[in-house]
Amino acid sequence: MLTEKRYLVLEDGTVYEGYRFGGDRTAEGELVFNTSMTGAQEIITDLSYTDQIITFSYPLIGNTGVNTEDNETLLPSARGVVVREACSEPSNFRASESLDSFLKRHDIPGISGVDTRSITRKIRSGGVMKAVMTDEENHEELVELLQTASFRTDQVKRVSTKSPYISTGPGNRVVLIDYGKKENIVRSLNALGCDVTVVPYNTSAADILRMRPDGVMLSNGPGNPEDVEAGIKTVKNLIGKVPLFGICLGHQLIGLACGAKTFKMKFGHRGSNHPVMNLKTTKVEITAQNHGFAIDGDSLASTGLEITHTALNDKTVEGIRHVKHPVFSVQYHPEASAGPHDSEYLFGEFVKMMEIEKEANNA
Ligand SMILES: NC(=O)CC[C@H](N)C(=O)O
Repeated sequence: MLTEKRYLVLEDGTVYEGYRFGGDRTAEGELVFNTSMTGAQEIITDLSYTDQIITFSYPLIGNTGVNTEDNETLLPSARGVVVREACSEPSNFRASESLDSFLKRHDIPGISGVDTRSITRKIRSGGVMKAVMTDEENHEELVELLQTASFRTDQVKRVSTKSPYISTGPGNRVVLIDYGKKENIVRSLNALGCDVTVVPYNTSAADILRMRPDGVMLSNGPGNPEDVEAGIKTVKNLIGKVPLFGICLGHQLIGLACGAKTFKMKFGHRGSNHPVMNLKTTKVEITAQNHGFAIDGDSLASTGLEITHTALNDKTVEGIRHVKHPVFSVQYHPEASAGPHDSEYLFGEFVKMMEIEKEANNA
C-alpha cells in the first residue's frame, strides 16, 4: 500500500497530489500522455521519451510487470512516470520484477493515485507543458521556476551510442544511425537477415559510405529534429548515394535535409492505435506512435518529396518518399514495441529497395 505523498506540479500552476513510487528524486520535464493499454515497459524504455514525463491515460499500469526481454534500451531516460494505479503484484510468467522496482533501479520517479485522464484532457486542450514531480509540499517557487525554465536541446547526443558496433546477419549490410534507437529496429532488420552496424548520431556520410552499406536506416530519437544538425547534414549527403529508410526522428531529418519544415504539435501522437492511411493502397494501418513534432505538409513542394501516408485523426504527414531517389520514411513505428504489427511490411520494402539498387548497380 503506497502512502507517502508526491506531487505533480504543472507549469500552469495545477497541482496533482498522489503517492510516491519508483525513484526517489525531484524530476522536471515535458509532460506528455500515452494512450496505450499495454506495453508500459517498451514505452518507458523508448529513448524518444528522454527528458519527458509520461502520463499513462490507461488506469492500470504494470500488471504484467517488467521482464528481461522487452527493453528497448538498457538505460531508459524518461524523466518520470504518472499512473492512476501502479500494480504492485504483477502476474506474468515472464515478469522478473514490478514496475516500482524497475523504476527504482533506474532512478526514475513515479506518481500514482492521480486522475491521469484529467491530466490527458488538460494536455489535449492546453498543449504539452513543463511539469515537475516532487515530494516537497510548497510549490509556488517551483511553478515560477518551471515557467522560466527552457528545455535542453542535446538529447540525441546524450543517448546515441558512443562507438559503432555490429549486430551480425547473413544478408544486406545496413548502417543504422543511432539517434536514440529502439532495440526492435535492430531486431526487425536482423529478422530479415540484415547485418546491422549501429553508428553514433554524428557519423559523417563519407564515413558511412566507406562501410559500403546496401542501405542506411535512420532511427527514432528524442527532442526537436531541428537541433540535430549533424544528422541533417549526413542525410543530405547520403540521399541519392544509398537507399535510405527513416523512422520518426529519422523521417523528420529526411524532410529537413530536403528543405521541408517541421513544427511542434500541440500535444503530439503517443499511443498504440493511431490510424494511418497508405495513400497508394488506401489501406488503413493501425500504428504505434510517439512523436511531438511533424513535417509540415505544405513545405514539401519543390523538395522532391511526396506524401505517402497521412494520419486519419488530424491529417498530419505520416509518411514520405523521394520521387527520384530510393528514400522513404514514416513518422510512426513499424517496429511496434509496443503496438500493432500492421506496418511491419515496411522493413520488407526496405530490403526490396536494397535488392533493386544492388541489381541496378551490378547491371
Ligand atoms: N519517436 C521519435 O523518434 C520522436 C521524434 C521527435 N523527437 C518527436 O517527438 O517528434
